Amino acid sequence: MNQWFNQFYQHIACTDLSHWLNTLPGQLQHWQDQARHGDMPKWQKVLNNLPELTPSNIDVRTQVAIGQAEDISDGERKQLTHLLKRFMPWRKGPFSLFGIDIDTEWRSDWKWDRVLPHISDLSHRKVLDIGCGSGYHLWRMRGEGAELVVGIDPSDLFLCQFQAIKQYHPDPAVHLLPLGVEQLPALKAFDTVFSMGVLYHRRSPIDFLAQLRAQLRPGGELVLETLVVEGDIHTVLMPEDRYAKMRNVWYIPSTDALQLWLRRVGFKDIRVVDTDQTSLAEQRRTSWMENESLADFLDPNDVNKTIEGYPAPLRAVLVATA
Ligand SMILES: Nc1ncnc2c1ncn2[C@@H]1O[C@H](C[S@+](CC[C@H]([NH3+])C(=O)[O-])CC(=O)[O-])[C@@H](O)[C@H]1O
Repeated sequence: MNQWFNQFYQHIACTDLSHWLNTLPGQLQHWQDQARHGDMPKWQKVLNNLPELTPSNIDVRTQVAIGQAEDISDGERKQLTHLLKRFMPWRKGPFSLFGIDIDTEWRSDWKWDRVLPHISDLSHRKVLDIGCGSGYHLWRMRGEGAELVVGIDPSDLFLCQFQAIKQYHPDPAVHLLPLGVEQLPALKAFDTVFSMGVLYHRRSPIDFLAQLRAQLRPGGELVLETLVVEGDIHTVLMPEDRYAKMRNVWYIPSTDALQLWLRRVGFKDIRVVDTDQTSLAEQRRTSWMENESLADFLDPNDVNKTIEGYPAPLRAVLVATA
């Protein structure tokens, strides 16, 4: 684990992110100390056992595909498939690794297709993805030419899934750090900050938006994706308890209310560039994620309602300038 992070420290040492080194090594050391007690030692062994294989080709621009089926033997395919399955449930993807299709719960590529046409060209930009999951979008951001891609996500399993992919494509410009957004100092250095699928999990959404802004250089771009509801500037849904069986959902604003929140924390040039109701084809149970999925979270008699009777998941993408 040390080598994952040391590579990152070296990468940022001579950049305008160098002041992050005042807090980051201590936080990651603390994470490592905690991780000794959970599932991490078991997953670390799986990572260590991944076979050494060399991909003949890599595509992170149109998909995340590393290597082809012909690069490896049948025995290696069986071994790799078996080890990758140890990291189930695979939620965000899909990934293709030496012809093994990791068919994840989410078609994160569809989200990317909705976002990409509306954002500034990522070439030569430093980008941060807050709540990046397994890092699927990190690879696609790099595929668009970003100079440095940093993801943060507090889930140890997602970190391991990311490292499994990175083992076969050790791009030194793509990093995932096991941090929560609340652990970030005001870095004020990223050209683009993404946060997709996180706002509704935050108890203090206004503070969250201010934290996102604090990571951007002046004039930098925020790309925010979150659940929204139909309604006017005064409409915000707070579920009584669960929303689509999720326990940790707090605020689901209308796009008008969300734009007001963004204005209040100082964002400018705010645009709603996409809204889309999540389909049963985009989020579903697969052989790589065998738990309940969207079909189980919706009213069996009305797919426009959650099982609790709230409006079914509608997601918006907003772009704004710091
Ligand atoms: N405090 C926190 N700080 C940062 N991340 C957090 C925090 N708490 C939870 N997360 C992370 O936020 C991600 C949300 S999922 C979106 C993934 C991707 N962006 C996607 O758009 O597909 C959507 C969903 O689960 O509803 C998870 O990976 C959490 O671990």
